[in-house]
Amino acid sequence: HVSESEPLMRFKTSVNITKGDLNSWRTGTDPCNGKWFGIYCQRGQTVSGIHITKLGLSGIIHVEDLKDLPNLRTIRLDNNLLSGPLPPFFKLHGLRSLLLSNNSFSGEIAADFFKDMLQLKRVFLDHNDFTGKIPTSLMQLTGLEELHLQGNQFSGEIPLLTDGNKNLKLLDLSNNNLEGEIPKSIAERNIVKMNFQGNQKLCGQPLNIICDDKPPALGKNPNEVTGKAVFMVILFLLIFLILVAIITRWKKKRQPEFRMLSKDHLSDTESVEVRMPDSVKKPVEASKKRSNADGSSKKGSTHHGKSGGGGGMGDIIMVNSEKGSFGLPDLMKAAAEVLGNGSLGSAYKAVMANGLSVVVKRIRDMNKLSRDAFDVELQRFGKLRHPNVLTPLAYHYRREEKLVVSEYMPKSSLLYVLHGDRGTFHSELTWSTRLKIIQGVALGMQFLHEEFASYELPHGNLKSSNVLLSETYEPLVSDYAFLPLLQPDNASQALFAFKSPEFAQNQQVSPKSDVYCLGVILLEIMTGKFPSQYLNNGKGGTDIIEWVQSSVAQHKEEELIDPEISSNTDSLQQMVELLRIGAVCIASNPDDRENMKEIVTRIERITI
Ligand SMILES: Nc1ncnc2c1ncn2[C@@H]1O[C@H](COP(=O)(O)OP(=O)(O)OP(=O)(O)O)[C@@H](O)[C@H]1O
Repeated sequence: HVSESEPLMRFKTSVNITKGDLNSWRTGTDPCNGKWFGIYCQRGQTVSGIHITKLGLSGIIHVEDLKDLPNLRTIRLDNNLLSGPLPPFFKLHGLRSLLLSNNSFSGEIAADFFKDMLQLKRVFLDHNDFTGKIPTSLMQLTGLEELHLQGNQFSGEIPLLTDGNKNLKLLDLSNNNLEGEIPKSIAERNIVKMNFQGNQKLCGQPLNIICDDKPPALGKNPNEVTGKAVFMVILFLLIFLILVAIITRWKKKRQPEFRMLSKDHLSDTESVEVRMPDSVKKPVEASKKRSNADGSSKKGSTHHGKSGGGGGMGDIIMVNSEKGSFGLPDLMKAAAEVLGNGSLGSAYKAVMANGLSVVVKRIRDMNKLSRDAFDVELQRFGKLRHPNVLTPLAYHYRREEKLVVSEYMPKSSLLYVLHGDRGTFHSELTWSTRLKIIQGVALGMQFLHEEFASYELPHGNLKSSNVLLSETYEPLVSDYAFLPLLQPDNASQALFAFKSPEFAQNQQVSPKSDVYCLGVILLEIMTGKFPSQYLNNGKGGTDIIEWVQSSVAQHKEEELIDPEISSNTDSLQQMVELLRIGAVCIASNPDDRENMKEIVTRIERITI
């Protein structure tokens, strides 16, 4: 694939760089040899991504050149100095992600600009100077998942979102000059995060601003019009109430006690079938009978069930029955709640009647393995037993998405406890609790490194949202060893280990990348700061790496300690030692990091 170096070299010569360089791009060498800065490759063979951020990039992007990279999926040129109209990226029909945040692009974007970019999933045009209307073709993309247009000067009304789009999870249109009513096609859609703030003339339900009624038709008596309107409203209300009453009675007849776990919550097209808990067999017998009577009595899957013969119903395969095996009726009766939407998919909590609360994690695009191979991996996860590792309970396999079910942890994640609601939990994070969490995470990681010693990344996605806390603040590491399950492109987008310096510099990851992630968590806990490294746009949070490296180099470790624990003067020495261990973990060169075992031994030695 040396031939792919040519379009990239042409790209290089057409742009200017003021902070850094692209000297690692050399004519005649393979862009996938791991040495080309900012070049990502699919299976190490063909260029799939260009990530050039924060290099003071300006000049002209000749999109024609990039057309010669047939597998290019991601263009990431955010935080640069690019300006002028949006280059004709519409020529790249295979693009999945276009990230151009924080540049100075300007002017209007043609309404049909995106009409041929049918693969687009993530569009970041935020914090530029775009004007004119939001292109209608953008809202017509059925695969669009994330759209950031905030901080521009887009005006006019928001175009309708196509009904065909079932994937939009994040929509940020804040701080523009948009006006009129937010279309119902958007307001009523189940979009996990929406932001419309900072648009003076925008109204509608998501903003809690009622749109002014249109004035009554000319020539008509306003009283007459109002009277008619009131009559119509009452009529509609009556019809609506009657319909609701009929539907409720009908539903009660069919499913006397089911509170359906909304299909949407688990899968777009299928329900999920699972088994009854052994531990609650007796009380559950009754519910089994009830479900038989309802005609919804499909048998639970066996441990090794494959397609399950469920007539379109997928199986839940139990991989760990320590908490009992649960059944479809249990999940159906459970109250469901969205917990969040991470880089791999979304998570829901379901509290079952027997008291067991589970988290159903819906993971998109985990398509690397066949059903059998996936089963082998998950069965293996299900056998893991360590006090600091969360063992999944069950999974569900469909081609398009996978569900992984785990026990719900009452205190939620370390991320939430550290940065979420400071009032409630943060004050409980005393020095001794923090040390216990760090040591627990370290032991969990050591266990995973032993269990998955042959894996390129034994964990791969260690970050504070994947450290869950028990009632007593015992940490449990979750979402581990996913790399073999993911397509390389998805892995490098979704897993935190791919944010390590070695991946940015030469597209390589190793078990030492997990050590880097452990360092970030350790430093996050000790400083109490949210690491900007967790964010994709680098905006917000604290650049914990830079801060720690410079403070440690100047022997000013104490200034790093979260003021909420630094008053604990008896332990300052131990805290400083921990920070130094963290600094070793985040060394830019993986060879300068100790391995997991050595790091854990050092962390274990710290006592209060
Ligand atoms: N077993 C669990 N118990 C309690 N809360 C959980 C559990 N699993 C996940 N959560 C919560 O749900 C949120 C969303 O989880 P999810 O794993 O989908 O996203 P993430 O960790 O932010 O990103 P990623 O997809 O990269 O793992 C987490 O921040 C966490 O607070």
